[in-house]
Amino acid sequence: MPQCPGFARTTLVKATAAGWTTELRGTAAGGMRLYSCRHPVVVLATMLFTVACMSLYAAVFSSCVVVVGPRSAPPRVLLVASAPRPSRIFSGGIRVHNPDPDVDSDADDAENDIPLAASRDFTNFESDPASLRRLRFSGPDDAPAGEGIVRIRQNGAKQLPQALIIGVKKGGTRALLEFIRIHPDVRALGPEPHFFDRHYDRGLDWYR
Ligand SMILES: Nc1ncnc2c1ncn2[C@@H]1O[C@H](COP(=O)(O)OS(=O)(=O)O)[C@@H](OP(=O)(O)O)[C@H]1O
Repeated sequence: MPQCPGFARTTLVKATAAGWTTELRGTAAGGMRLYSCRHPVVVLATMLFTVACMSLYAAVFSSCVVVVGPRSAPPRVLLVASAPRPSRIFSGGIRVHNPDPDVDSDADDAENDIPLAASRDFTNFESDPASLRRLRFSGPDDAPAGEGIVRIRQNGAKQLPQALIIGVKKGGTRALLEFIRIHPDVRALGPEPHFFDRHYDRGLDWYR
């Protein structure tokens, strides 16, 4: 296997004490030849690339990610909290209330109501009375144990959530959701929809 150009007579960097070495193997530009590079810079770049890949993997598959953004803007990552170990992805949707009365009026069609869990009052938080008037209680059919269910009217158009909480089992996603839910302008699902891990085939129309 040929050495990388310019690195043929460079010092090898080996972590032999740990019983491993780091190599970068890739295709040359325009060709299919493999190179074995052990230049310190290449080794460092390889390690950084590996860490970046692992971080990306963790962010996607084994962490709790909150993505929040206004409706008109693409989602932004606000918080990434790693969890103990990857096991199960929990996904929950949060709809951020639009205070514009022209967009979200009380004349909404009841067919567009979505089930939502009642906010837990962790801190004696006094919700905005105007927001509370928007709530209409219904039965505790598919609510988690101990939670009341409210239905909050949506405007006519089905919407995707503006924020997602994704995390592994026992990653603390429920606690995070409950704290975010305290805000009167946040509408959050009660039961976990499991769209991405169980119901993805049903499509976005089901998810909305
Ligand atoms: N802030 C904070 N710090 C440390 N630990 C916390 C925190 N918030 C929640 N928790 C613990 O997270 C566990 C619940 O995680 P989840 O909500 O993801 O559970 S679940 O997988 O959806 O059932 C659950 O752990 P267990 O009590 O061991 O079950 C919670 O106690």
